[in-house]
Amino acid sequence: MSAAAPSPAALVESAKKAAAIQAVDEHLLPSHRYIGIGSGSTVVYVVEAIVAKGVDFYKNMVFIPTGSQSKGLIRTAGLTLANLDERPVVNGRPVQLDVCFDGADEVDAELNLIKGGGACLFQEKLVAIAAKTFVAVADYRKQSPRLCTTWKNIPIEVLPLSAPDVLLRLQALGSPAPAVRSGLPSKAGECVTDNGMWIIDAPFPPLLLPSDLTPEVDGLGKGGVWEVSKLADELLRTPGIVEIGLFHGFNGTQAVGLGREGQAQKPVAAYFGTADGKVDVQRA
Ligand SMILES: O=C[C@H](O)[C@H](O)[C@H](O)COP(=O)(O)O
Repeated sequence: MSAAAPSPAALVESAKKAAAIQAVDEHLLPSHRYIGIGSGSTVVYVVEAIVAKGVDFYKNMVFIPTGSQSKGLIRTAGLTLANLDERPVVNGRPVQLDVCFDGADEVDAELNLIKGGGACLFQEKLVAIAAKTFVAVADYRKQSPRLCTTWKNIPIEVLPLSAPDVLLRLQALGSPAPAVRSGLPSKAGECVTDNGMWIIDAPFPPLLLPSDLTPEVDGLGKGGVWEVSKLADELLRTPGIVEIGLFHGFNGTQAVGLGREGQAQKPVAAYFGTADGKVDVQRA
């Protein structure tokens, strides 16, 4: 009798694990000192892959969390933990992290990301931009030509008392049915983030890239059709919005050329575990 085929859920888990192992192998060097650890189910395998390298490999490394789940992961694994604001300051600036690994809900053709499906995005963005190299780790379900194709909503972190007005503003920007995320089934009432905020999930039609724009299609929100960075800028201009789950713009390597170190939200590469056990790497 032949062995039963793995379930779809098991295939997804092994895809995440394979992606994590390869991402860590290719981006974590023994000389690295400060490492960002993101949130979600895929970074669990990132931490596993780091631990598997052995204590001699990671004993001098300090791991920076992106929220309470991430903090727990680092602690439970026996890795050295420090908060983002505890990095040493050298020549007047906090040291950059060497690398940050994080998951994603959707990744487009230019490595823009949607994040926040698990209500973590604000600290994730702070840790990602503090890193010289940001690496996304995911499974095959997350790769899309354009954001909001498979993952239809943009998670937006808001000050709770601003929620009614932010919802109205989102509708005016073309989001058909934005909604405050519920904490159910595990928590009655709204989902509260690690920062004491709420999440609004705002659906939008697929987000365009600059190369999609034409004189007729300007990506400025007509009919709710936006280009990624134009929508991100507009959202961040809305009082009450604390941070958005769009990670866009440029990556760490490009940031150096632009003189904008410490502001890069895009990964240099996304690792997607595939259903047949391989890893597809999308590089900038
Ligand atoms: O809010 C959660 C974070 O942005 C996660 O990194 C993202 O949702 C991906 O999570 P997972 O690895 O569980 O798919």
